[in-house]
Amino acid sequence: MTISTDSKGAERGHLPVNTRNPYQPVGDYISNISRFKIIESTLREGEQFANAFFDTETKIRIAKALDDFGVDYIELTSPAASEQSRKDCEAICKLGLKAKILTHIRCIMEDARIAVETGVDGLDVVIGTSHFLREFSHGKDMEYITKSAIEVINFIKSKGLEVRFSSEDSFRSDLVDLLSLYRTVDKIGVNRVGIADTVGCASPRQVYDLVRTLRGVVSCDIEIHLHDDTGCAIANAYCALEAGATHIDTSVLGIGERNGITSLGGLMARMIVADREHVTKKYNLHKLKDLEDLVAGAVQVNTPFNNPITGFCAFTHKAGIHAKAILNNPSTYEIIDPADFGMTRYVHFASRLTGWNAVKTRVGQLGLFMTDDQVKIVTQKIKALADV
Ligand SMILES: CC(=O)SCCNC(=O)CCNC(=O)[C@H](O)C(C)(C)COP(=O)(O)OP(=O)(O)OC[C@H]1O[C@@H](n2cnc3c(N)ncnc32)[C@H](O)[C@@H]1OP(=O)(O)O
Ligand SMILES: O=C(O)CCC(=O)C(=O)O
Ligand SMILES: [Mg+2]
Repeated sequence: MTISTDSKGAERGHLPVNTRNPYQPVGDYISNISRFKIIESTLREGEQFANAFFDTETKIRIAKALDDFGVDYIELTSPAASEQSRKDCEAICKLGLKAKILTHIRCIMEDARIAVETGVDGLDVVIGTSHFLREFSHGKDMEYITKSAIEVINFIKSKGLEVRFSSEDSFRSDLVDLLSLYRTVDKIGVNRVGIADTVGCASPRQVYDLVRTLRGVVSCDIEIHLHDDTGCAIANAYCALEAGATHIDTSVLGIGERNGITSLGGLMARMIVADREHVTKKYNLHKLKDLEDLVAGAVQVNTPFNNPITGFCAFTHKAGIHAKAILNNPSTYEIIDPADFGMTRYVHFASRLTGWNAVKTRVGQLGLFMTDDQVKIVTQKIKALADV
């Protein structure tokens, strides 16, 4: 059983919510972090999720919902993947969304030629650079990769489109090879370079180091794509921003290959703590839950119980010690205000872990009058019942 504490009730007589965010960074650190842009890849990386089989109508609904949420870019599956993928790409380009539309292609002219005709604003070009991918995927050496990157990028630029060039499996690639390739594509005027932790092997410190090093080598923007195999995708995204990355790849609920990538909601949770003003102004945070429900329904999964923000217990407080302090001032045990996302908090009172402060609040909410001594007796009764 729970006590619902709407934001008014919870904050009565206590600190207003907007005095939070003690972790707000300062100086260069914040200006860099605040400039981040989202490349939302639910309709590309997300379509690679094992249970994603989007039809055209679903893709359009998701694209519109992402646009309403306020993402900067929407990345779509390669039009070279299938005829329907190509048609869907064209259909989404025609929606006239505020977000820029990108599609994601291999670093070959064949894909680029198809993609530039779809109406997209830009292309995300990728090729694997680790020895795994060079040996077991495309089989090309660095010389060939550099040559085809130059050819494909120049072609896309000649069509007046935005172009990003990314290495796949960047963290298991040779650093000298990688930096030399990025320096080359930066010189020929790529809009962004991308780093990808394709297998989710990177730690936050490794992400920081690679992005920081790259920041000193290229002058264009830096995008990062982070898989979550070791549970670091959100932390790694934040570290990338600290190190100078400008664009973060996300998907709704993190869906993607294997267990996916940095989730849009998780990134919002992380970023609102870093820079609440920017995040609340730029993104339509109240739409997060609907957006997640839409995608969860489309791929037939439940939102995880511990999902940041929208997990069913993300703002539920149970133990008596927590409940008392939360009722006095929510900031005591919450770093994020649920109201920023249109969510509400709940305080449990019907368990053996409850305390008389939680019970007293519930009594008040029910419009009952009880003395403190009576509330304490009731509290002991609840505990005894819970112990049965
Ligand atoms: C890490 C990522 O998520 S990258 C993005 C992954 N996205 C996709 O794979 C999109 C969906 N893919 C598809 O529909 C298909 O794989 C296609 C249409 C792209 C290619 O299909 P096929 O020609 O049948 O090849 P297949 O999928 O078996 O193998 C991949 C091919 O791409 C080549 N390739 C792989 N990566 C790259 C790259 N980044 N740049 C250039 N070529 C590449 C491989 O060498 C291989 O070609 P080959 O068989 O001639 O040697
Ligand atoms: O294009 C990119 O940057 C990333 C491609 C990808 O999905 C990956 O490497 O996991
Ligand atoms: Mg990926």
